[in-house]
Amino acid sequence: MIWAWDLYRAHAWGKDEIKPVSGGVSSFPLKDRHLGLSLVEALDTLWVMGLDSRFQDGVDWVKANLDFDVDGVVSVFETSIRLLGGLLSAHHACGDPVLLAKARDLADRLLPAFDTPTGMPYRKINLRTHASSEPVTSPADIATYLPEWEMLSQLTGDPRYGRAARKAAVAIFERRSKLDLVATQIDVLTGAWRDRRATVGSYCDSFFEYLWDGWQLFGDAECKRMYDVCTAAILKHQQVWKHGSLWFADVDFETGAVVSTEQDELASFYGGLLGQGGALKLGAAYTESWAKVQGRFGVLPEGYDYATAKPAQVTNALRPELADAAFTLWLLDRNPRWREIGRDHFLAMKRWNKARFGYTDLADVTARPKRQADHCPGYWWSEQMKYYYLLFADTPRFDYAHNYLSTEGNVLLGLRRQGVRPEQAM
Ligand SMILES: O=C1NC[C@H](CO)[C@@H](O)[C@@H]1O
Ligand SMILES: [Ca+2]
Repeated sequence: MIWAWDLYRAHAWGKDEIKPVSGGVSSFPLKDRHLGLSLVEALDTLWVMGLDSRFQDGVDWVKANLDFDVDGVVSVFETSIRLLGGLLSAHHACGDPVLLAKARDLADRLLPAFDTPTGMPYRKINLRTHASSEPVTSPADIATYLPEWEMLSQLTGDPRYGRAARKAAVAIFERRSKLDLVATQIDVLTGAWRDRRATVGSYCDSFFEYLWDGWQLFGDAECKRMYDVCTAAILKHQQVWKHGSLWFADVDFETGAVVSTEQDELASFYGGLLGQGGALKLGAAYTESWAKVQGRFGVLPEGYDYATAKPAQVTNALRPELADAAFTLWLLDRNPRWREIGRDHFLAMKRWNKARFGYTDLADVTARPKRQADHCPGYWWSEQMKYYYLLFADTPRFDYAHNYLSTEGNVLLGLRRQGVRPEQAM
């Protein structure tokens, strides 16, 4: 982390993303404007590692430079989980009120997107004008807010944020099918579904995750009930066992007919969520299914077809989900198997994704040798590097018994502000 951070400091300071092969930069979520995305995403990771001078260097940059008053359009979901979440976790680490003020300023720029007849937000918004766009969007884009936004409401005393986030999640749940399934696209103005595919992967994944999290973080029993209803339907209609491995088929949300055997890598987080929600055996089995795929290809392809046992997409986007599931399961039962999976994920990353200026996506995991792309996504700084570290470091800075990490790996509960020797980290 020190090596990658110092290269970012030298070549991409204050930019959204470093290009690890060429040493260039890329912007996200704005087009051609930078908000210091990787820096904000890295802050709580630096802190848990005891990299205090680097943490402070990043906080100082945020306080002096981060300004969301930009006439530019962003994804409400991506901006919330990455930048709002990153500011809240950094605030949780050090308590600096400027970080909370910037988090609130950002939420005030995203909140107008929720002003729709259904309470479900548009997919995009202009940070300065609040002009909202793209009313056809997904359950994940609509309902991945409650932990960050209710936490912001509690920290500021302003209930608007948590209220909007919860209303959006309920609005999706209330439009589930007779089979208690949801699909991937819905019109937030009319409430009409625009698609029929039910999946535990991208577009729906964190909708389920944040229903559970509303219960885990705030004791919201209604969230738990909604989670239980959705999970029972998934286990009933999407559960598939193939050659002894557990998969979750994509199905038609009204008939339950299988529509695809392709799994996107993002679905591999789901074993951790199943474990948290009380289905530990199934969660472990699903995580093992993905660990086998990692063992076959070295790193996980972006898509895998369990029917053909072949990659559905040969790229690798330096994603954290399998490490996320391993860390989540390890927090639940301390089974050393999960550390093995985390270790394999880490060693594979070091072997295949390491480039001159940092860690990069891959263009083809099946090529010999694997072909690198040239992009380091912001989530890498917030997620897998933190999961690997916490899996093995047993740091006094983290409460391993009572904690909460968001879908972007932001620690919103469980950081302990007690010293460890600074610069002590991997
Ligand atoms: O929930 C998420 N989905 C996609 C990214 C990681 O693959 C990341 O932004 C986050 O974990
Ligand atoms: Ca996630």
